[in-house]
Amino acid sequence: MIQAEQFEVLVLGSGAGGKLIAWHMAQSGRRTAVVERRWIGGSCPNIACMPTKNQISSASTAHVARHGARHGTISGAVAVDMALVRRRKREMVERQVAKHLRIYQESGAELIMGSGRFVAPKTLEVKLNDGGTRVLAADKIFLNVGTHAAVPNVPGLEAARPLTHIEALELDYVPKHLIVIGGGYSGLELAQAFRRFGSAVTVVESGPRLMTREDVDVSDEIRRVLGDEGIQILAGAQLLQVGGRSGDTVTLSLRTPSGEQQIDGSDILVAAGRIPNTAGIGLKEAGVELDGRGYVSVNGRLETSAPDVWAVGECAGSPQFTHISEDDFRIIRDNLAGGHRSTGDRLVPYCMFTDPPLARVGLSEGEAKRQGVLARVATLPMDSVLGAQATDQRQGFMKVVVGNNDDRILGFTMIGASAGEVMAAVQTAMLAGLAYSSLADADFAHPTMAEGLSSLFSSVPPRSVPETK
Ligand SMILES: Cc1cc2nc3c(=O)[nH]c(=O)nc-3n(C[C@H](O)[C@H](O)[C@H](O)COP(=O)(O)OP(=O)(O)OC[C@H]3O[C@@H](n4cnc5c(N)ncnc54)[C@H](O)[C@@H]3O)c2cc1C
Ligand SMILES: NC(=O)c1ccc[n+]([C@@H]2O[C@H](COP(=O)([O-])OP(=O)(O)OC[C@H]3O[C@@H](n4cnc5c(N)ncnc54)[C@H](O)[C@@H]3O)[C@@H](O)[C@H]2O)c1
Repeated sequence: MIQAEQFEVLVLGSGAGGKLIAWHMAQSGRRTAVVERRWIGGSCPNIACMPTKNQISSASTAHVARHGARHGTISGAVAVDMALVRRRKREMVERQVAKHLRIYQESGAELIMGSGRFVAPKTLEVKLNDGGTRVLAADKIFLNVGTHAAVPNVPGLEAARPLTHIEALELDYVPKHLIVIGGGYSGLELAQAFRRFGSAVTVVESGPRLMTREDVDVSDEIRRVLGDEGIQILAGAQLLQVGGRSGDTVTLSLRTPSGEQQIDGSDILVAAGRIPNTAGIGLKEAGVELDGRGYVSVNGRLETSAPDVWAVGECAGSPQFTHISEDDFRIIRDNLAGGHRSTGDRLVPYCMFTDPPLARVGLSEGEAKRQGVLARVATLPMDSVLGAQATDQRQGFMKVVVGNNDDRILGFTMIGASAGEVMAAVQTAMLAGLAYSSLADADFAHPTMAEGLSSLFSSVPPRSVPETK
């Protein structure tokens, strides 16, 4: 075997957490290398968060243009040129990649473009993208290899060559009828975007409802919003068979609560969850154990079963968001500096960028019930928020879960305009440990969406007294 080049820090995969670890370690004077097989900066800027939001904003422009007359702006017929949509997205991605390359250079971390595989504990063999092999060893190893889209094992589906988010973001045409498999975050964001570009869209969800992690009222409202835009939703639908080829014509056979049915379409997008990129990279040889679903087993400090090997982001089973992968970095950084941080101690906020968006932090009503937490719940329709009335963005609602034994805010959910930003205000209050009454009495600027928080928190019911026997 080739003599290993010795580093102090090696990062496999340049995702959100991994690149921050690399830059931090290199800036602290440690000899650091990052091995990345394709995406400089990882999924977020190349094929996930940022390009989807870029295309969602293009789709929103098409939507506004089409409905301009409602606002008093009369324009001609609206046409969408997907080649231009794609060009705008590609330019954004190019700017992100250039920025990443600049930071790599400034930090002193070496970026090695190639596929890495462990050949011994803390030793990686890298097949370089431009030919040749390097063997690298390090004192500390960080895994940040991410996940890829799962293609459900359904007869004919793989042969139909369905789109994943990666190909969907590269289309230069508007699909005539896009069938989206999966009613979760990726599926719904892209379903609405393509509907607004001009596709007929059907969402096929195997679970009983969309966004099954959310409360039923939340799922129902999302379904109503998307349904009003003409998206067909088939929930509780079991995909039995697929015929044809995506990009041409496809036929899907489904078992739905109302019986078996066939749907014909032009393109298929799979958005049915993720599979960790942990197979075939020698983790066994490295002494790194996986859990039953193929994610790297880690403790709350993100330490793996192998000494001096950590895992961050999606491959470590962390909630699948960029800001969480980044927070994984902070936990490791602080613990290496003598801290005692754990992944169990953090709030996990998220925002699905449909229009209106869905944002949540902390417990939902259902989660509180399932965990046996005695809680009070208040709900406020967006229709009664003056900012929403003024701008006629009246869909959705806010919902808060407050502890019954104390006045702590346990969770907040919102579907509505600026939901992500309003959630951040509640999240800040939760981080500060404020009682809900502080927000009820807060004087929010009028007419912002956040102004609704005072009405929402003012309607939290009084504590209930547990029945005595
Ligand atoms: C369509 C879509 C939209 C999303 N939108 C959002 C959003 O709006 N907000 C949000 O917070 N999250 C969003 N997410 C989730 C978010 O993209 C991820 O959680 C985030 O990018 C963190 O990923 P990560 O750090 O785990 O790894 P990644 O960023 O996926 O990085 C892993 C890297 O490892 C590389 N790699 C894998 N194996 C090897 C190997 N053997 N050798 C070398 N390199 C390797 C891969 O090429 C990749 O670049 C979205 C996801 C998808 C799919
Ligand atoms: N705005 C954001 O933050 C954002 C956007 C996109 C993705 N993400 C992250 O990426 C992750 C992956 O996204 P995703 O949408 O692929 O996964 P997901 O887990 O959010 O949703 C997948 C959906 O597909 C359904 N499904 C699974 N198999 C199916 C089948 N055979 N037929 C029909 N439906 C099926 C599941 O029931 C589920 O509802 C998300 O969980 C999220 O953490 C975040």
